[in-house]
Amino acid sequence: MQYGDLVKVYEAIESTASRLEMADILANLFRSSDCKNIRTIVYMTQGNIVPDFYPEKLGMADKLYLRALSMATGQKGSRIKELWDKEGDTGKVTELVFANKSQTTLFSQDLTLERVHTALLKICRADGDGSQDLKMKLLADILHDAKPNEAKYIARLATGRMRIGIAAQTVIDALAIAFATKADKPDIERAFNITSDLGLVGETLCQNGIDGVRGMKVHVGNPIRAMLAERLSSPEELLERLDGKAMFEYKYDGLRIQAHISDSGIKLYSRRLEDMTEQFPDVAKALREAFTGVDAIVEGECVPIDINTGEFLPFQEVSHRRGRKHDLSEAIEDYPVRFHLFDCLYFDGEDLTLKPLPQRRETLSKCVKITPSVKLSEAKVLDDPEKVQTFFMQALADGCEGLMAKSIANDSIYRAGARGYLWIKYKKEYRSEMNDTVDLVAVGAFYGRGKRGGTYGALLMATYNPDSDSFETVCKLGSGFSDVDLATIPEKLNKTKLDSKFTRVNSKLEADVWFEPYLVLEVRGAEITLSPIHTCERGAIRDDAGFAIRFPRYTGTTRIDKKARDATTSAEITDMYRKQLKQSN
Ligand SMILES: Nc1ncnc2c1ncn2[C@@H]1O[C@H](COP(=O)(O)OP(=O)(O)OP(=O)(O)O)[C@@H](O)[C@H]1O
Repeated sequence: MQYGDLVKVYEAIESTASRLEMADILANLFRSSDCKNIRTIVYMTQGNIVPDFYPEKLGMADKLYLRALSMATGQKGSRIKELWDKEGDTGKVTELVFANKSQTTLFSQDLTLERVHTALLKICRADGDGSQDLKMKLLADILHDAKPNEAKYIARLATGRMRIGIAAQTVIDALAIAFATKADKPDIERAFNITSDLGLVGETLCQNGIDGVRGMKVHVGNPIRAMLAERLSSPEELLERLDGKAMFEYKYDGLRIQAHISDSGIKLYSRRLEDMTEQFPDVAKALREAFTGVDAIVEGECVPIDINTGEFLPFQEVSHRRGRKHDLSEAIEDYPVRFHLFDCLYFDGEDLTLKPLPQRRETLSKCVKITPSVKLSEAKVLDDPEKVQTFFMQALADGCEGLMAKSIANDSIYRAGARGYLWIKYKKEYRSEMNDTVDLVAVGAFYGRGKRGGTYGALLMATYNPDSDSFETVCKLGSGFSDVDLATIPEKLNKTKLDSKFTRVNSKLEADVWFEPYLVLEVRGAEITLSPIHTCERGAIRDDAGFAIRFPRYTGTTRIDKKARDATTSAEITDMYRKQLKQSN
């Protein structure tokens, strides 16, 4: 097939705004194409050359592209740079340059679809020394033989900006029109949702018809498109929607990972189907140790942990792993993660996506042993709104965003790629952003681990409540300390060490060491949340909860000018909470 035939279809598609018409145009192309070309057409039409979850990504730097353009057309780099400075768009520059190019030379070769595809694949795979030159030559080679309109689309594809407005859904419509009927669309959709490879679905449909597509199976190594949740905002609504009884799980605030485990290795995919395996070798290793079967696809949330406090860290901490190849081991040590599994989609040869949740959960609990780094999501089957609310508060206290309520009915399948009411998120915000620092008193400490073995890993910090003349706990503080702080602060604290808790300290937590309230540290937090484990202004908003500061960091300032009773008061925390309270969502 000539690349030009595809380009003509793109031009037709871009000249219509009607989705139906787009699908018809594409369907005609599918019908008239050889089955072996369908995959490439599907990928390219969506601006790719492979399925999303493959490592090859288009997105050549504009400068490199422009050098290839100069090489292919013989036009001076300085002239091209001038056009680029004026237009700022590679597609437009390509059109202008090609308008001046002498007609295709005698030595030009056919520009087939396969040739364009192979060249782009090689460009994506080129790595290491000399790869920039190689990429440029490969691209110049196809541009050299391109007509102006073809060159424009090559430019867009190579630089990762295809954007002709064809969504996966339109391709599915077109495939149904070309090779099946409207009524078969759900089967085509399902095949895509369980394989994440629309090219493969198209090819199968062309070769083996709709029966071939119905026979497509969940496959270890092909990510399954994520099931998504709707949202509601009260335990009563959740229970009503889910037949009065449901499985409630902690909603962890981390990175969703789908793990594909087999003899040949473990692959980890993000919610957007990116391959995350290289960034989380520790997770792959932990899973391998915890896994009890032959092969499986499991899903869970990867959450960063503060090794000093044992509490979860902000989700952003995971991003320290991104893009790191060389100093990854340092990032793994500094930002360890824990994997909380919540679903099992495939286990030892059996596709579980069409089984109800209770069965999948049972398989999940059998297919892994619980270890310090691999755990199941906290889950309870509940039918009482009061109990749901208590579980919700407990989830917040443990640093989670709220709860996921999941249907346990017979039809509670894993609906790949769909958002619906089989899963419902409940994250009514009891959180408030913190704009100001607070001055907190150290009333206790917990022993450290790892790098902080032999000293304190975290301090138990409190506010002062003048009404009851007591110190009320508000967070565990383990971040923001320099090496010097780690040497000097314990020394200061140890001077006020007590045998047991100071009488005027109100704490539900049992510290390893207690101090007389004396040392006041300046602390910056991300937000204030309700918490059943801290005692700061307990009862102000809810009877069973006080306030906690989330993600506290020592600013480096010790308030030597303040005595313990000059610390931030509990009432001030209530004020800050009320002023900054986020809208419920
Ligand atoms: N126990 C759990 N079960 C299912 N998902 C969970 C669980 N804990 C955490 N999650 C995460 O919650 C996400 C859904 O909630 P949220 O709305 O916060 O995410 P989003 O990315 O903003 O929206 P969405 O995923 O619904 O488009 C899931 O994609 C998953 O990553």
